[in-house]
Amino acid sequence: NPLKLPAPTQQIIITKSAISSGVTPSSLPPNLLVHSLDEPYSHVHLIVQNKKKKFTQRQLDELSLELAVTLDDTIPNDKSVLITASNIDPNNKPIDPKSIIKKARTKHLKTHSLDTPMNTLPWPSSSPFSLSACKIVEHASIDKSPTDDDTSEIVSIDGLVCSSLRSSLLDLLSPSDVEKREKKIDSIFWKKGAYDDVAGEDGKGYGLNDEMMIALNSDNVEPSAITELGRRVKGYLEDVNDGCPIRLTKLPSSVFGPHVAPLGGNAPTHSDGSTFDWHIDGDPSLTPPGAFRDYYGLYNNRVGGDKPRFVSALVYLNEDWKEEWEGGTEFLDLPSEETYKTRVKPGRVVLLDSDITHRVTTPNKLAGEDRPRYSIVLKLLIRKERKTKKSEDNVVVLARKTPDDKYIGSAKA
Ligand SMILES: O=C(O)CCC(=O)C(=O)O
Ligand SMILES: [Fe+2]
Repeated sequence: NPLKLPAPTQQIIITKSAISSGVTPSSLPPNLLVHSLDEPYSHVHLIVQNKKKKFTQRQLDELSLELAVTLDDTIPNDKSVLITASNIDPNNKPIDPKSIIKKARTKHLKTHSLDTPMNTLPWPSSSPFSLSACKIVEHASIDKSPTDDDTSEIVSIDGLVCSSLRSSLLDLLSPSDVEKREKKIDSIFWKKGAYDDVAGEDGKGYGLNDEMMIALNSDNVEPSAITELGRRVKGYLEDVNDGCPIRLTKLPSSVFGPHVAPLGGNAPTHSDGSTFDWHIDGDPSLTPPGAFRDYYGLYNNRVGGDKPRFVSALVYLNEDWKEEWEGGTEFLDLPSEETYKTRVKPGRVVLLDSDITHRVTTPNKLAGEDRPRYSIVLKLLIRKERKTKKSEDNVVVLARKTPDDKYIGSAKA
């Protein structure tokens, strides 16, 4: 039997609660005392008092749930509330809501794997990787905010994924004959119509079948090539962020639900025609209600600090690719409708803000009707592990600025 949220006259008395700024005291039931904390999220902590007994953790959780339901109508839609409860201290010691909240937040992060770092065990490969072999091919800014300087970014990098890592990554999408897979999709691993660029809608292109997706996304046995890809992206980012440690977290299922996995594969062919839709990979200002939003709230992708940047790492995986075959990834500057396209090269990595509107393009006729252009996508949440005083320095940068940088559409201004 769930506990009912008590009226003030009942034997359980809610003596105190804490809630962040952002939810106005008047929107809460009158039997709660509101304590405003300067925290970036909304949190209510109940301190309950029962004259006869202490509540078990389970009962406290149920009480929190009850309150969550009660508060649902009173909290503005864009706010999420984390609710916790504890017994009043029997010795009447003052309770410090800040420390209770801190503990609850840490537990919440862990329970939902919101900030779990990617594995960084070195790859048992013969070819060691060195950042000095990396070359930034192109760095583009796109989609500038009309109110501030915030723009999304796209960086193409060569040399980060060497040829042995490239082929190991392709093995995860098509562990078949190395020569055959370059020319034609192996329908043992790929299913026509399984490509869903818009979550929940089947596309017409090839997508990995369910077993392949499960193996690719397994955390228990993370494929070592994925670990190595993460390790190299981390090394690259730490380098361009002046040595600041960067935390990489694979997009947890608690952000968009289990149907949006952190890893996916693509294999567009010329015969697919123009079947690929514009989409975004993720945006923290558009997360659905759930554990992620409860913790971070809704926010702009590049606010930095503790709030991770949603970034996708895309790698082109063919062993052979001629530039004139095209098949790059296309990006859309929404305000101007100008587009930008990356160029495909074996092992090229494209880091992109996940909130940019983009789509797969198919290779042209020169590639042949059925030659697939493979890519793997790793969706990440990235943040700095160390804070600096200037808040703009708390945003992870994807590349240093150079005079060669490209500015697309609204980003030109
Ligand atoms: O392979 C590409 O060009 C882009 C893939 C993509 O956007 C995705 O898988 O989300
Ligand atoms: Fe995408």
